[in-house]
Amino acid sequence: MGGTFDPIHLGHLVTADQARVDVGLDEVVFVPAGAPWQKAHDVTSAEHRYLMTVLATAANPHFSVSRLEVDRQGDTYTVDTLRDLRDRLTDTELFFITGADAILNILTWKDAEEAMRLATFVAATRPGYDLSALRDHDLTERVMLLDVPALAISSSDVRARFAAGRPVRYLIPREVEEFARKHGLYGTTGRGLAAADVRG
Ligand SMILES: Nc1ncnc2c1ncn2[C@@H]1O[C@H](COP(=O)(O)OP(=O)(O)OP(=O)(O)O)[C@@H](O)[C@H]1O
Ligand SMILES: O=C(O)c1ccc[n+]([C@@H]2O[C@H](COP(=O)([O-])O)[C@@H](O)[C@H]2O)c1
Repeated sequence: MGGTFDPIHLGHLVTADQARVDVGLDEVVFVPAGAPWQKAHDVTSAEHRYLMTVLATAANPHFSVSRLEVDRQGDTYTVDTLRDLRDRLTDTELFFITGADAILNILTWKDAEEAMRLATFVAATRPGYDLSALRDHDLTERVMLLDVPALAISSSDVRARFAAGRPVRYLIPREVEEFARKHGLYGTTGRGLAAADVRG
C-alpha cells in the first residue's frame, strides 16, 4: 500500500487489513512515499513518516514497511517501485492498494499504463469520493474495487487537529500520537503528551 502517511491513520490501517482479507494477500507492505510530488502541502520528513508507519504496523504479523521510496532520491513514482519489486520478487503476484481519491488521479501518474501492467491496482472506497467515475476513464476493468468500512479520517484533518490542540485519539494509533508529540510534529510543542492526554 502506497501513501504519504503524514501521519498514518486508522483509515489506512483498516483499508490495508480489508484488502489483505478480501483479496487474499499474504502480506501488506506499506510504502511511505519519499517525495510525493503531487502533494500540495509541505510534507513531514520521510524518516519521521517512515517511523510512524513502523510504529503503527509493528504489532500486525501481516504488515511490514518498506524503505524503498524513502531511500530513493528525487520525486517518488510508483512505477519505479513496482519495477524494483517485480525484479526482486519474481514469483510474487503484486497488488497496489490505493484509496478512491488516488486511483481517480492515476492517469496523471508517471508511466501509469506500465504501472498498471506491473501490478493489479486495488481501489478502496473512501467517504467523499465516487469510484463510478472510473468508468469515464475505462478503468473499471483494470482496477479491483474494494469495499472498506467508511472512515472519514484524513491525514490533513489529523494535522489540523494537532495544530489546533483538538483530540486525535481514536483516529491514529496511540504510538503515532506520542511520536508526533515527542518530535514536535504538526505544530505540537515537542514536549510529549499534554497532561490531559496522560490522564486519559
Ligand atoms: N479514510 C480512508 N479510507 C480509505 N482510503 C484512504 C483513507 N485515507 C487515505 N486513504 C488512501 O490511502 C492512501 C494514502 O493516503 P495519504 O497518505 O495521502 O492519506 P490522506 O489521508 O489522503 O492524506 P491527506 O489528507 O494529507 O491528503 C491513498 O491511496 C488514499 O486514498
Ligand atoms: O507515480 C506517480 O506519479 C504517483 C503520483 C501520485 C501518487 N502516487 C502514489 O499514490 C499513493 C497515494 O498517494 P498520496 O499522495 O495520496 O499519498 C502513493 O504511493 C504515491 O506515491 C504516485
